[in-house]
Formats: sequence, structure tokens, C-alpha cells
Amino acid sequence: MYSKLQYISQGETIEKQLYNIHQALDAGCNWLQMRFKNQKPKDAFSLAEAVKPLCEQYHALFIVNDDLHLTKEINADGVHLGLTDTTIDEARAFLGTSKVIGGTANTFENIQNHVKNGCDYIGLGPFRFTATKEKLSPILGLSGYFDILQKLKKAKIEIPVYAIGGITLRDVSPLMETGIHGIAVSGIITESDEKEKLIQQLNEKLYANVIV
Ligand SMILES: Cc1ncc(COP(=O)(O)OP(=O)(O)O)c(N)n1
Ligand SMILES: Cc1ncsc1CCOP(=O)(O)O
Ligand SMILES: [Mg+2]
Repeated sequence: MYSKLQYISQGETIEKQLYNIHQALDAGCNWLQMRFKNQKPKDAFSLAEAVKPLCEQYHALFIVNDDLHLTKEINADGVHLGLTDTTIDEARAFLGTSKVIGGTANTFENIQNHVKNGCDYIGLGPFRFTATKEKLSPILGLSGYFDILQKLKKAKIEIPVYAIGGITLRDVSPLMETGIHGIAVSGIITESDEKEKLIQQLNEKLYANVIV
């Protein structure tokens, strides 16, 4: 089963991205989504080429944001696709069954479709406003997660759902009570001066009800 914490990288340059990714891995993240928006393909490739061995060294799962071809070229562990990116079924046909494919959702119907098309996990959001992403879908808030997770339960649809968007440490426990599997975060980890402590605190809350 996937880790309950996914770090989504930030940084305007290859150097800043690499720095942020290295710091997050060093502080205990074991699932990375490399999100390097609006870049030249050769720069995204260079970054991915450096991130791949880093993730191997830290035994972290390496997911690429948006770019199916880069995922295959670099042999990353998988890709995350949004509602306006390549569709999940096309991605599955292109990547095969061995790669992890994550899909963005904002509604119950989005999740139903993703599951039908062979998606492995869902990024459901946004939870609240965030400056990390432009053109946000409607904000879900806690009640939105409750609603959608209840519908999934009723429909007996089982897929790991990750909350995303403006999540802070104090949101984690109430969000977990809605039935989500975990969270995907960017800003709080990138901006933290005490990353190791923060990741430990996040994981304590994320795994609070897990029986080992
Ligand atoms: C885990 C996770 N969930 C949602 C998103 C958002 O994807 P998308 O809507 O394609 O937006 P961009 O990240 O591509 O700007 C995500 N990246 N990860
Ligand atoms: C990529 C993405 N998709 C919806 S919100 C978001 C950004 C999440 O980042 P943050 O944790 O900084 O709000
Ligand atoms: Mg996208």
C-alpha cells in the first residue's frame, strides 16, 4: 500500500527543485511527485535524470507530474494526471500495468471514471485555497470530503484517496476522519525550517489509527 504522505516538489529552477527534493527526502519523505511546471522538455528531463537516482538512494517512490513520455523515458515509478491532462485509460495503455497512475478528482463522478479506467490512486481536492496551483477547481472543504468518501463507501469503490490543497498539520486528523488514505502536500514541507520534525508530526497523525 502506498505511503500516506506524498511530497509535491516546488522550485522555479532545476537547482531549486533538486535542493527542495533532496531536503524532503533527507527529512523522511518516501513518496515524491516531481512537479516542474511550464519548463523546456530538456530541463524537465535533466531534473528527472537527477531525481531518479536520488529517489532510488532514499527508497522513495518517484512520480512525475503531467508528463507521460518523460515518465517512460526516465523509467519513473509512475505519473500523476489531472482532469485536463492525458486521460487515465490512454496513460494506462501507454505505460502498461507496472506503473503507478494517479488521477486528480474534484467530484465523486471523477473518481468513478478514474477507477473504471485503471487509476491507482486519487488526488482529491482542493481542500482549501492554495497559491501553489493556478486555476483551482471548486474548494471542497471538510464537508466535501465527507460527502464524497461516504458516496465511495456506499458504492463499494475502494481506491486510496489523497487530500490536496492548502493542507496544514492541524488539518490532518479531521481529514483522516473523512476516510481518506493520506495527503499530498507541497508548500508546508518546502517552506518548513524543521522538515524532519514536521514530517514526523504529519506521519504520527496520518498513521494514528493504523494497527501494525
Ligand atoms: C496528488 C495530486 N493531486 C492533484 C494534483 C493536481 O493535478 P492537476 O490538476 O493536473 O494540476 P497540476 O499539478 O498538473 O498543476 C496533483 N498534481 N497531485
Ligand atoms: C497541485 C495541486 N493541485 C491541487 S492543490 C495543489 C497544490 C498543493 O500544494 P500545497 O500543499 O502547497 O497547497
Ligand atoms: Mg496536471
